[in-house]
Amino acid sequence: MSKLKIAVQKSGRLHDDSMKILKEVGISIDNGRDQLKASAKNFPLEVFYLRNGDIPQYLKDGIIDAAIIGENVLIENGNNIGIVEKLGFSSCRVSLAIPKSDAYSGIQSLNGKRIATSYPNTVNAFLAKNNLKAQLHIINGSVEIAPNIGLADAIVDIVSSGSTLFKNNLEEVEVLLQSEAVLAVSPKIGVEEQTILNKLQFRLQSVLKARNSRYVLLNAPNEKLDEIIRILPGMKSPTVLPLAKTGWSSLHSVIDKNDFWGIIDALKETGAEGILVCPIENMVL
Ligand SMILES: Nc1ncnc2c1ncn2[C@@H]1O[C@H](COP(=O)(O)OP(=O)(O)OP(=O)(O)O)[C@@H](O)[C@H]1O
Ligand SMILES: O=P(O)(O)OC[C@H]1O[C@H](OP(=O)(O)OP(=O)(O)O)[C@H](O)[C@@H]1O
Ligand SMILES: [Mg+2]
Repeated sequence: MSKLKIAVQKSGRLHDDSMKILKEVGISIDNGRDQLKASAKNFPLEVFYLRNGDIPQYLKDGIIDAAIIGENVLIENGNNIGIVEKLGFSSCRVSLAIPKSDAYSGIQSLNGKRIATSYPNTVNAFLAKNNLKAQLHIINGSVEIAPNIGLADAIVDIVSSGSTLFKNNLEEVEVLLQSEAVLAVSPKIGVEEQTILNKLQFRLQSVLKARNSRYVLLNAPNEKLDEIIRILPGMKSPTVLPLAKTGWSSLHSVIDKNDFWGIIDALKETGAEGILVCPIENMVL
């Protein structure tokens, strides 16, 4: 029987959350840290632990069928590699930064400058789009040090909290792209492997939807139910159950996590009481 060959970063920023999401979709993997390959016990899946930067080539060549990888790495190296699902972790951006002490007067001021980066294709695409010419210094790490040691006038690197830029007296002046971890697919994936990937994607969607949702329970006087149902639309519509106390009902619904506080404020104003908000493990729609 076929197995889906999926790559996960061996160690680094993506590793733990990648393993966590596979576990949450019910896939159990014997994860010996030193192993470079492991099989799932209860799903037709083989996991390959690889360097994030090497994964696009493996996908292109069809050595692996799918991967959990930073979107920024795919954009840098991965022509022709499709994204199946955005996974909502390892969010960051690839940005251009200059020394804080330098005045920035817009993109044109980058013309002719020296830019240090680990993402030359991304930088070249940005320069071409803006009709700019600059001299690239390609380095593999510690990019933020480059201006301080006189290697470059600017850098392009990953920014998340901004603390690395801050510590190196740099200021973010242009965002080239936004990134998060994604499930990517090889252009050479076989038919049977694609069927397994579809199953995996379905499970991932259920988990991601659940992560972004909350289950709300509350008590309300019956005369307020219509108003509350307008605030809490639910998946189809809210569940309404009578309470032992006459004239009162219990109402259950699912809300988007991002709307949470706005909805709670609106509910309180209607006279809703005993509002409980619970996480959801899985949502099969
Ligand atoms: N500070 C950060 N905050 C959030 N996400 C990040 C951050 N730094 C990197 N990432 C994301 O995690 C991915 C992996 O980063 P990490 O530094 O672990 O590996 P790497 O050194 O780029 O790759 P490799 O596995 O090839 O050694 C990056 O491609 C990016 O998508
Ligand atoms: O904006 P921040 O939250 O400070 O994050 C950005 C930093 O994180 C990454 O480095 P990482 O810590 O992964 O080290 P690495 O360069 O060795 O990969 C990235 O290369 C930046 O240096
Ligand atoms: Mg890093």
